[in-house]
Order: sequence, then structure tokens, then C-alpha cells
Amino acid sequence: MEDLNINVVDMHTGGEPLRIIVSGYPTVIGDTILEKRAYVKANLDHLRKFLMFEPRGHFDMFGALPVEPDVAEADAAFLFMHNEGYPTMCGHAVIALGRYCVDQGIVEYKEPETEVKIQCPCGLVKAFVTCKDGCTDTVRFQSVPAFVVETNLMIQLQANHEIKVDISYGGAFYVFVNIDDLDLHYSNIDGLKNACREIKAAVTKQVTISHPDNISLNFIYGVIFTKQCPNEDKILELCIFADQQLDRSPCGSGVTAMMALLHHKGLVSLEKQKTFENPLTHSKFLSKVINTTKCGDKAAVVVEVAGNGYYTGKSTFTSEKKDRLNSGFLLV
Ligand SMILES: O=C(O)[C@H]1NCC[C@@H]1O
Repeated sequence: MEDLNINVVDMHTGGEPLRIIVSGYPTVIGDTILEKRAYVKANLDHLRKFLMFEPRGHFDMFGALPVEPDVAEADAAFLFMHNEGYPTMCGHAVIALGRYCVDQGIVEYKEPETEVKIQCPCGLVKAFVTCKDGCTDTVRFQSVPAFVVETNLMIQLQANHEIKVDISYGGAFYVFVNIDDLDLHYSNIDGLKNACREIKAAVTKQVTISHPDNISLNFIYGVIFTKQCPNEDKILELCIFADQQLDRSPCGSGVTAMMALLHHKGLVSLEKQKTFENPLTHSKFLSKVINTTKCGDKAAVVVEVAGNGYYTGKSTFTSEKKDRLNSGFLLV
């Protein structure tokens, strides 16, 4: 591997890490953001492993790589990366990146709120950063149109156990399972990871995932284990995504997809706010459906999600040729 010197800023949103690459990456080639995503996958994947894997990262690390936007309205564009590859959307990242873009002067600071238009692989996402007394704070974002793929789909799990799932899109495709339909508790992470594997495999057999605009978006990104809290307007969401990665946040793109589902089922009206909580870290996002729209010929909604991202550090990552573990490894 070449001599590397990569500068990053680390943040977290609701406990979910975000490693923002600031400098030291080669130029990413491609006319569109999806071409750039394909380029890094084919040509620069060793750098994802270098920054996401141990000893510099860990199994559940998440990253954002700035690239040149290819739509005129965008203020910035980012590719995302995790333990398996390059996802199409990430809400927790957009919340942190909204602050980062204003703090870095990529967009001019404006009180009481600064709008930052971030191009993501799934499309243009608008972030609105609260700005007060010279400081950035809470971020709300409006994602790409979200739509429902299937509701009440019956799938067969290996243990002769049939369960009902929903599938919905919020910048990425998610399968939703009510955790009470499984004999599992949120604290049983290994059990949930096994269930996630089985659910993903069963759904992939039964359903063709298809986005009206681009085939690069056609894959199930994660499984979300949900629970409506009785007597409270709060929904628990635990997302397992990529290669069994566990989201510490309530999962911004998952919340977007879930709000599309709730709206479709008549369980939430426009502008009605819902709270989503990660059952392990107890971090929260607030969300509402703000409009109806279309995605191709599908009925869709525009969803807003709000949360807080915080800075945790800055690093320069270097390499040494004589280091046998230089290129990164994972112990699960
Ligand atoms: O907030 C989100 O949308 C994400 N968090 C990790 C997995 C998803 O990309």
C-alpha cells in the first residue's frame, strides 16, 4: 500500500460514529455521484478498509467522503462508507454533516437557520442547521421521496416460524419487523443479527426490490426491529445494516422509511410529530411527514427528521509499510 496521510474529523449522531474525510484521498472520478460511488468501490476500496477497519476504526465504523457535486443546487456532496461498502443514504451522517458544512464555511452561517443542500447517492437532501450566537446546533433534514414497497408480507423463518414484515424506502430500502413477533429482546444483539440474516434472505427470495429512478439503489440495506411504546407517542427502532452493523442512532433513513409506512397505513397525518428512540443508547430523532409527492409513478411522501450531531475529535491516519496489519482487519 502507498504511504498514506489522511486527515479526518470524527463526529457522532446519537452515538453512531461518522468519520468525515477531510484530505489525503485521491480524486474520485465519475460524472455522476453514482458513478463516483462505483469508482471508489472498484478502485479505492483499500482506503475504506484502511479508515473503517481496525486498528484505526472498528466493525461498526461509518464514514463520509466529500466529492464534487454534479447537480447545480447542491452545496456539497458526500459518499458514505461502512464495513461492507458504500450505502446510498445516511440520515445520521446528514445531521452531522449539516453542522460540519456550516462550521467549515462551506455554506455561509445564517441565523436562525442555515440551509445546506447535500447531494447523497440517493439524491439531493436538504439539511436545516439551527444557528444561534455564532454556534451550530440541532439539524433537521428533508430526504428524497420515501415510499412503501410492501405491507404485511408473510415470510417463513427457519424455525418454522412465520412473521409479518413491511418494506419501505427512505433513501435506502428497509425491512421492518415488530420485535414482539420474535422471541427476542433488544439486548440480545446476536439473536437479532441472526434474525436479520434470515429475514433479509427470506425477503430477497420473495420480493424484487426496484427503485423507479435508478437500479443502483435496488438492494435491501437493513432490517429494523420496531416497537410502539404503549401509552406514549414513541417508537423504538433498532437497525442492523450492511454486514450486520448495528446502528447506535434511531437510523435517520430508517425513520424516513418508517414515517412513509405510518402515513400509508393512516397512522400518522401530515405535520404530526413522532419520536423515534434507539432502545440501546436511548438517543432520539424527531420526525414528521411534511408533504405528499411522487417517486416515478409511486405515491410518496417528504419526511423531515431532526437530531443532534457532535464533534469527537480530529486525526491524521498514517501507514507504515512494515506493519503487517497496515491495511486493516476486523475481529467480529
Ligand atoms: O441514520 C442512518 O440513516 C444510518 N445510520 C447507519 C445506517 C444508516 O445509513
